[in-house]
Amino acid sequence: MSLESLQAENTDTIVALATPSGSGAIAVIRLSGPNALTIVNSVFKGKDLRQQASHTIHFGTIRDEGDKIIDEVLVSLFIAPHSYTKEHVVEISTHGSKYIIESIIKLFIRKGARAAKAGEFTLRAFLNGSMDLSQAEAVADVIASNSAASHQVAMQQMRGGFSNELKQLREQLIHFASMIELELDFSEEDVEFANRLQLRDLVLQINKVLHRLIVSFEQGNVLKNGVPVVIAGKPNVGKSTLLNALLNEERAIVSEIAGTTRDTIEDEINIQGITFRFIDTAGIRDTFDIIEAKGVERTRQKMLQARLIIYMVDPVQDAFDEVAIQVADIITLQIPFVLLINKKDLLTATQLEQYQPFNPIFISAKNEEGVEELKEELLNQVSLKDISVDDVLVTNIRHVEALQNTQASLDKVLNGIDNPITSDFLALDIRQALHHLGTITGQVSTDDLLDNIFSKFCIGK
Ligand SMILES: Nc1nc2c(c(=O)[nH]1)N(C=O)[C@@H](CNc1ccc(C(=O)N[C@@H](CCC(=O)O)C(=O)O)cc1)CN2
Ligand SMILES: Nc1nc2c(ncn2[C@@H]2O[C@H](COP(=O)(O)OP(=O)(O)OP(=O)(O)O)[C@@H](O)[C@H]2O)c(=O)[nH]1
Repeated sequence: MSLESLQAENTDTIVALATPSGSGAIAVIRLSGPNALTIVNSVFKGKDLRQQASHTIHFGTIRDEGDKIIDEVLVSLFIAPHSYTKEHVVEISTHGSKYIIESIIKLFIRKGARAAKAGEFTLRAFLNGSMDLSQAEAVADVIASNSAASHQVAMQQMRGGFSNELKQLREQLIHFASMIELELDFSEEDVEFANRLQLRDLVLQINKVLHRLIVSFEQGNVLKNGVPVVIAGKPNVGKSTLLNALLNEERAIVSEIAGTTRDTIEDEINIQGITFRFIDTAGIRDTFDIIEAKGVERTRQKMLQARLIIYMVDPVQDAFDEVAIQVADIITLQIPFVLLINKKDLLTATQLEQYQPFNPIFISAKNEEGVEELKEELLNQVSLKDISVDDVLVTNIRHVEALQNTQASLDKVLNGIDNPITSDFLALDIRQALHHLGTITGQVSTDDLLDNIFSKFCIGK
């Protein structure tokens, strides 16, 4: 698909179901394109839709070629350019029967519409300038959001996020690139239109913004995708009981996937709007010595991939020295961990006291004691507390990579200023930075990139 063919396809009128497939109370079928109004009008009995104002709703019937009523419907009109896609958009609310939906969509296709591809409405919104690429990507994130945190970051990006800031900086950089390119035309005369000190300041300023955004990904990613937490510990220390205690309180079981090859259970819970994905590893037998053995390699891998490890100990089963060895082993993994001493109900205060140096949390999973403290600690560990709701966070790996590439090009620019290189090379490096920066907002894009992004959307979006 070339950009030209993208634009050409843009002249088609597309149709898709906008609501989930299956039956429901009401279904919404959406059309976008130059013929949306005439196509719907040709099968609609009611007011002449072509004479109606934008953003109005009309009651009537949809009839097939034999004048048979398929359904009583409501039709909403969005007259170009006042719509999501900036084209004519018509939405038909029908009774949510699969038969009705299918009949009406087929009717529209016979009347000249074509079935929309995944993400095609939003692709058009992007191509027609309603939103930039990072905002379009965020539309998919908004749809997928399943917690207050993932919703917040997606919504913020959809509404502009860092787009404007990046666009402004890019404009300023473009200015310098043109000035330097102008110098090339006067190369004989040794003039400098672009003040190197000002350029240097700008590059430093941009790098500062890039750095802030790149660093924000760690937290942005956590907010968007949840925090993977591995619960590890020997058999019978109380891992399942803990998981239940965490889940019961929240009643927020999102998924329960039993691992295929192993006994790995995953469950999500929501703590203060943040999703934590617990991965219960039923793997560590005997002691941690075995962690080097092949059999527990997978558990080790899981632990190494975790953002956080909850390491659980049963102090009745294991003596203090044994616990100390396990803690030492965990430390070597160099992953943040929380040490849980479970079954505190079975120990005296004096017995518990000796574990203090490890800075553990004492709990009784069975009696649901200490669970709140654990949640508090989990939130602390991902250090999300100091993020304000207005902070702009990067949540998309594609964006991070583009930001890093931009930074690398700008470092070359800085180098070129400090160790003067000829204007043509300097201009080249700036253009390279502009290119990478432009891929984020889509000011620079290729068909493959767009295809890659929008094909992951749902049909009808
Ligand atoms: N029924 C329905 N609900 C929806 C959408 C939709 O397309 N249809 N949306 C998307 O899928 C989202 C809303 N996005 C939209 C964005 C702009 C316009 C629109 O009509 N814009 C006009 C008028 C603006 C105004 O009156 O202020 C414009 O931009 O000119 C509509 C929906 C979520 N809900
Ligand atoms: N007294 C006491 N018993 C507990 C506590 N937590 C768990 N248990 C008991 O410890 C036993 C093991 O608990 P599980 O939750 O099945 O332990 P597990 O670590 O998931 O065990 P595996 O699934 O074999 O890895 C059960 O009999 C629990 O009732 C606690 O806080 N106090």
